[in-house]
Amino acid sequence: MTHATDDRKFSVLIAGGGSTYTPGIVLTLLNGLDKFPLRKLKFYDNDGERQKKIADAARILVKERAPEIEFEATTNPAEAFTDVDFVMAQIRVGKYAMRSLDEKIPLKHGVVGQETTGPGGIAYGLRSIPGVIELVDYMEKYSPNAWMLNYSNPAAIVAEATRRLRPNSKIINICDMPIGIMDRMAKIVGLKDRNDLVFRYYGLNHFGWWTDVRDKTGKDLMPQLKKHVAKHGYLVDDDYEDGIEPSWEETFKMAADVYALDPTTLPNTYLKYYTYPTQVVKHSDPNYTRTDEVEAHRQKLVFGECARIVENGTAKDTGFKPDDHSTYIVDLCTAIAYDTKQRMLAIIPNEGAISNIDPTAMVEVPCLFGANGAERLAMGKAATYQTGMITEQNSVEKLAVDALLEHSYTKLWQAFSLCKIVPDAGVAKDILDDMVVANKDYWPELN
Ligand SMILES: NC(=O)c1ccc[n+]([C@@H]2O[C@H](COP(=O)([O-])OP(=O)(O)OC[C@H]3O[C@@H](n4cnc5c(N)ncnc54)[C@H](O)[C@@H]3O)[C@@H](O)[C@H]2O)c1
Ligand SMILES: O=P(O)(O)OC[C@H]1O[C@H](O[C@H]2[C@H](O)[C@@H](O)[C@@H](O)O[C@@H]2CO)[C@H](O)[C@@H](O)[C@@H]1O
Ligand SMILES: [Mn+2]
Repeated sequence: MTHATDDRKFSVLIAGGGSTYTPGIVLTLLNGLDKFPLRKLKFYDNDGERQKKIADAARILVKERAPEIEFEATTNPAEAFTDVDFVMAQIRVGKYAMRSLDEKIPLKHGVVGQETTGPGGIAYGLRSIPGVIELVDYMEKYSPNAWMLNYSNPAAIVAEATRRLRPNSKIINICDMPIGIMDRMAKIVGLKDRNDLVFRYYGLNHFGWWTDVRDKTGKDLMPQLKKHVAKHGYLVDDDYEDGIEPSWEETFKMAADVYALDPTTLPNTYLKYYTYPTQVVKHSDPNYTRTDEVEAHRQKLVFGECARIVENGTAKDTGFKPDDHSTYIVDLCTAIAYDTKQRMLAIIPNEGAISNIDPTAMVEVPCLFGANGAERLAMGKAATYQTGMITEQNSVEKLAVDALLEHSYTKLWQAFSLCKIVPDAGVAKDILDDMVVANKDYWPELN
């Protein structure tokens, strides 16, 4: 990455300042000031108490490492969104309490319970869309020239909603999953990181395939990667040295089974939910799901470390580190700020990028990032298997957005029942009826 080429300094807002991912982003921003200089860093959240715990630690970090940067944490949209160049959005509408129900309700009916997949993902989508649209509107009101990079999940459904509801807004929906996997690919072939790879990838969010991976000399890395993935999935030696949570270990390992289904490509890990739902359900505990793990591990670690920093009054010895999630979003902002045309993935209207797929689908493909945002690259034709998978899932995502906009029970039932992981319309209805009750404070009344 090049160094900053002029004397501009940027103002960044993290929306969802109370997110467990916020400290990693702050660390990455502070480590990268030579490439992406800051004049202001602000946090915004609608839960001031949760955000304060992260913000009090971040304030110490900023004061120690870059006291010239103005730092502010607020729950006031006007204060937050005024004088901002980039918004990094990562909100979770309904927080972990609702994520837990997204996972547990389907499992109670014998169906995969997952944050962004199937009924759980759709339920989360209907909560998330109004929250993200509100952020976009605040940005356009108070800082109309700003860009928003949005991580808030379920990114596929949120992206379909922003395409329809705010087609001209400067929001780019993104995901760290293929990014994390490409860092793993780099390790497998002995390269430094994902930026050493030149790749072709296409699909929907959490639902895509690599068709080509090379190094910068043009050497084809697919044979070596396929050999590794067939045996170990995307697990790498570091996982055992650094320690990996059991559920992620399982997910990275299962890429071997997903790969076996189409050995011409390399798969995104979350395809496991669609291709092996029976096995996933068998390995799930309906009383202790991923949310319980996150609350016991990531949330506890992050909030514990923030409390320690605040108690000691210093962050000089902090264990917070940049990671793939934080480096990716900062790289994207840098590419837009300096018009670098760096090639990175985004979730973007298809418009021919995958030539035989609905032009209005929100697809995930490599783009060139520059001052005008993301310019998609053509990935050619999806193969027959991928065309079938994408076409069905694209309809599920579109029906979910239709249901929210039209307040339609039937469209939501169609979305649930069309979803590959739900066995039939009866089970879909049982899950939906439980979800309607659980989401009564978030969803509109459905007719
Ligand atoms: N796209 C990706 O690849 C990717 C990767 C990681 C995380 N995520 C997403 O990032 C988000 C944050 O994840 P987390 O686990 O850190 O969650 P978290 O619950 O720790 O943080 C989310 C924060 O959002 C706040 N919030 C909720 N609704 C809001 C609203 N309407 N306005 C302002 N703030 C609001 C909450 O108070 C909370 O502090 C989630 O949506 C998660 O799914 C996406
Ligand atoms: O279950 P969680 O909350 O730990 O994670 C759900 C998110 O999983 C993906 O992000 C991973 C990423 O793939 C991995 O490389 C590493 O960075 O950890 C991330 C999560 O901790 C996914 O892309 C997100 O959309 C999910 O929210
Ligand atoms: Mn993701």
